[in-house]
Amino acid sequence: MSSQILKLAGKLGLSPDQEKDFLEAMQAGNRSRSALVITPKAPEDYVPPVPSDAVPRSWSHPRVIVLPERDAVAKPGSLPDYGQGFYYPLDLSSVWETAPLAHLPFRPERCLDMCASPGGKSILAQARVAPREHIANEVHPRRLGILRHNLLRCGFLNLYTQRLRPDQWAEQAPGCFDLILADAPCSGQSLLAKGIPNPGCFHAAATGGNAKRQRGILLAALQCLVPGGFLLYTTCTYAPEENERNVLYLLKRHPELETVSVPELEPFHSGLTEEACYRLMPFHGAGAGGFTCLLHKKGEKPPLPPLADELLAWPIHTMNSQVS
Ligand SMILES: C[S@@+](CC[C@H](N)C(=O)[O-])C[C@H]1O[C@@H](n2cnc3c(N)ncnc32)[C@H](O)[C@@H]1O
Repeated sequence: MSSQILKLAGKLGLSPDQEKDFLEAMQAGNRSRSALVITPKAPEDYVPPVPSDAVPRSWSHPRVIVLPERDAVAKPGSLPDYGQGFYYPLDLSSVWETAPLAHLPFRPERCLDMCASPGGKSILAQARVAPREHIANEVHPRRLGILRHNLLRCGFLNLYTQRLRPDQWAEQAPGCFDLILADAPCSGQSLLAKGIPNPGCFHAAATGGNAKRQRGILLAALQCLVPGGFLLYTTCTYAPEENERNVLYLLKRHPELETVSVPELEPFHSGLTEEACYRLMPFHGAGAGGFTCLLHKKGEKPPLPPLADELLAWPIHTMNSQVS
């Protein structure tokens, strides 16, 4: 066990037993947990041809099917129904991370997924709150292609994609969104709990560099958010500087922000702050882990300003309807 993991474990606000469980999980490297989101392409009452685990999870969603723990047999990504786009497979952590969306007091008029590829959070947002207009943005050209392919395959034809940097969004669409998803690039420490090597992910240069980039993304996202709107901040890493500390940084700088409590996530409340910040750890049995916090920009929501036409230039429905 590396000394860096041991050092990190001591910084996460865990009890001694949890710390032991965390270290065990990191060593085992087998804590991914698959889930499927049933898509609009699926026939009515569709049941995927995989075993499912019916344990109730108050933070999940009826359109999500959870696979049994460490199921080595079901390979949902290799079945014909996957090609048909009837479901989108992802780690259960992503489902958990989007649970706060159940507490939005309105159906979003317009959603921006700032860091969208390969598409899991956008697909979950569609299932959970069905924003009327929804732009899935990805800065990386190759990843943008993957995102568009996934959205098309799964039948999310009502979405648009874009490839602007967060600062370009802030300049071109201030106050234009009432829901923003910032599933930010991070040091990805939870990959280790899945058994995927991620050299350097505990190094201060990696966590510090990511924290800085995340703050840039979050500050730009805030400029795009209308008063009364919501920003969901999520990562798949454990480092406090990329999670709670970024939230506290925003709250200090932006008194118009508040965190939103999510009662069904209380068992996951971060031990590092009183704010409504939640941590999924690899010993919780719901995937490799992650962080989630829903921020509300206080104020009465005015009508959203119109978006420039060029921001809506890439609707999914204009792509060829056949994707192999
Ligand atoms: C954690 S992944 C997003 C996963 C996606 N939300 C999902 O659920 O499938 C982060 C994404 O942010 C993109 N990214 C990298 N640097 C960025 C930046 N400076 N601003 C915005 N997005 C960035 C990456 O290319 C990557 O696709």
